[in-house]
Amino acid sequence: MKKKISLLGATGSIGVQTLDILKSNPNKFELVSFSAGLNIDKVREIARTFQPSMVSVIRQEDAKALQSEFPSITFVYGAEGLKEVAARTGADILVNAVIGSVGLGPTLEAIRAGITIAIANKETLVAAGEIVMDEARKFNVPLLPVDSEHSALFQSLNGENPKEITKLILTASGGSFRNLTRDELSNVTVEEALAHPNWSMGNKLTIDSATMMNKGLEVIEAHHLFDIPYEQIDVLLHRESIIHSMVEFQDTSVMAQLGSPDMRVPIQYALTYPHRIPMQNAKRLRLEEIGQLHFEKIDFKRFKALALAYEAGKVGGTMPTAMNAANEIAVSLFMKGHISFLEIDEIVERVMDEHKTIVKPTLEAILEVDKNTRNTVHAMVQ
Ligand SMILES: NC(=O)C1=CN([C@@H]2O[C@H](COP(=O)(O)OP(=O)(O)OC[C@H]3O[C@@H](n4cnc5c(N)ncnc54)[C@H](OP(=O)(O)O)[C@@H]3O)[C@@H](O)[C@H]2O)C=CC1
Ligand SMILES: CC(=O)[C@@H](O)[C@H](O)COP(=O)(O)O
Ligand SMILES: [Mn+2]
Repeated sequence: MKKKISLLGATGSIGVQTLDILKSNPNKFELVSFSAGLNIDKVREIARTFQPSMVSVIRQEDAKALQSEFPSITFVYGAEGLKEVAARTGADILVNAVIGSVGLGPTLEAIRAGITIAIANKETLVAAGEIVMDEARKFNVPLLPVDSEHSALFQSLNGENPKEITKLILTASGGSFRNLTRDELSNVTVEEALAHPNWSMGNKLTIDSATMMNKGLEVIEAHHLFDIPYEQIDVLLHRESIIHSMVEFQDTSVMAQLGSPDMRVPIQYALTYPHRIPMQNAKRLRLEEIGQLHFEKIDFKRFKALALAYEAGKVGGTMPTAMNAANEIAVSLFMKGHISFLEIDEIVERVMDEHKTIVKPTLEAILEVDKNTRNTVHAMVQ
């Protein structure tokens, strides 16, 4: 039986690599539906290749135009379109590879429809981790990590007793500016920030990696996925991105998952779990060619965004929601040239200082905080 896959964010970095896996394994997977944003040429190409039953795009006018070109496919749009694709196309697995907290609504819809989630979209877990995990437990739906660090933790925890964990250790590359001091960051450009040393990823994530907010989001993601207190989650600077993360146990043993940096590996593992299948055109890890691996303690003053994320996670409630929304808007303003690189952290810190946390928020409260924070940041920068 082929697994039926629904894919949110098909035109993005994770989306394209997911499609690559599906194309390489036509007897194992079938793409039943997908979503995209504004890249309509790519939507046409994917629709032609995979012939899904439903496609969602952001704009109504794009859905209308595509509908006349592809009469056998149903085109939907906007926030409702994402939910339709995620939960109402008979998928076995939803790969959520959309960027930002826009992924929250469709994730909850899919969980309530009993669909297994392969989650790349970390902002959803940061914005509403408790609600998402509570719903997943209630509907007995697995959330399989796609993020490389969380896949590594998941693989390192295989067969282990979670009660025997003493630490999760997330590795961090340090991003594009890891060789610069904080003072040297004042005039860095968008182009420089987008040059990640190890991974080719979407723009927002590459900027998050440069501020190290990405690792902060990942600490919160790990807290929710593995139900581990923040005090037991560490970050270690590891320039090579070969060890994707580690788990330390009470007997002092450390389990790690290693591999050449290639996101298709964790994506495919989530799709085939608990099995492993061959990976086409992948570079096998040859440690003798690498020679040395490096590890350094994190300087939280240098990587301030990571300190802010730990703080937001520990406060909990709507604080991570506000932090995430502030970061999403600040990163987009940096990419448009409206603010400097260092202002990203400054904006996030200001939003957190001013945020009045709701301790046990409803979904509606989270959506309200998300929306209001975005407006606040836009107003701050005008
Ligand atoms: N890239 C990577 O290697 C990794 C990514 N992740 C996580 O996976 C997620 C996706 O990242 P990545 O693939 O890099 O991102 P990209 O920016 O490359 O892709 C984002 C996707 O989301 C779509 N999209 C953007 N905005 C909206 C919106 N408002 N409504 C609907 N669709 C939208 C885009 O559509 P379009 O382009 O058509 O406009 C695109 O398909 C993120 O949460 C990221 O943190 C985690 C680990 C690794
Ligand atoms: C590939 C992946 O999972 C990214 O989220 C990665 O974590 C980025 O690397 P750094 O954030 O460590 O630079
Ligand atoms: Mn990651």
